[in-house]
Amino acid sequence: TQTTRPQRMLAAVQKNATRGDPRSVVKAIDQFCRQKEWAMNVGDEKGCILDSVVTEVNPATVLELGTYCGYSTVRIASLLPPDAKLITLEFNPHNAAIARQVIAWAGLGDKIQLVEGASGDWIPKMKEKFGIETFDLVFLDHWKDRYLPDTKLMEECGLLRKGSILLADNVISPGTPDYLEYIRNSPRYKSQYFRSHLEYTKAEDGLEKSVFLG
Ligand SMILES: CCNc1ncnc2c1ncn2[C@@H]1O[C@H](/C=C/CNC(=O)c2cc(-c3ccc(F)cc3)cc(O)c2O)[C@@H](O)[C@H]1O
Ligand SMILES: [Mg+2]
Repeated sequence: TQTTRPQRMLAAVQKNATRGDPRSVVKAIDQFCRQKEWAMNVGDEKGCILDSVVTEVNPATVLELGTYCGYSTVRIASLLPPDAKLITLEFNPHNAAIARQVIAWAGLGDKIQLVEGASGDWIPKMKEKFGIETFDLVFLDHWKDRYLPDTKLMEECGLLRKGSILLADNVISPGTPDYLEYIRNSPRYKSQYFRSHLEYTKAEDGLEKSVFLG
């Protein structure tokens, strides 16, 4: 029977990466996507920008919207301080199942909480279910038309504090026009565009980093 792309990506991790070595998992996925099949991971070029933001923020609490196969989840978690917590939301059960195995292979299960469900349902429950007050860093990489509504929802739920950082993938390709318009014109955010390329291609894409001003 036909395998899925996430299944083939996981097989590449299990074949080429070292158990317990997150960077080898990241490398194995990037190699798979460059040599075998393109997939919508943030990738190695934008991944370096992601790494620098994570290192600079040094967050105690991180929320990721859209786990997919766990590439950016592993990439972020590998840079977190010891007691930090990363919560990642994924509503496709098949993708969640693959991501759990990628995260396990990287040995990062104790830093990452993968929640199977939709961001709209779970953002309002973050405080009661996970004892989260506010997030220091949010990585947005799910459906592009959900970045804006979910950002407004996080504001309404009081999950952002003065200094919280939002980092959004794909603001050029596929693009998130309504989110960019909002975040760049809102007096409550200070934004910065990091120009890069769409993962594994020469097309333009970039990350938008926004600081919530409270
Ligand atoms: C309903 C909204 N809430 C959600 N809550 C939880 N998980 C969600 C949600 N949305 C989507 N997801 C999950 O996130 C993932 C979706 C990511 C969407 N990403 C993209 O479409 C994307 C697409 C491209 C792209 C760019 C150029 C192309 F020509 C083709 C594709 C590049 C990227 O980097 C991308 O991130 C899936 O695993 C999906 O199940
Ligand atoms: Mg993306």
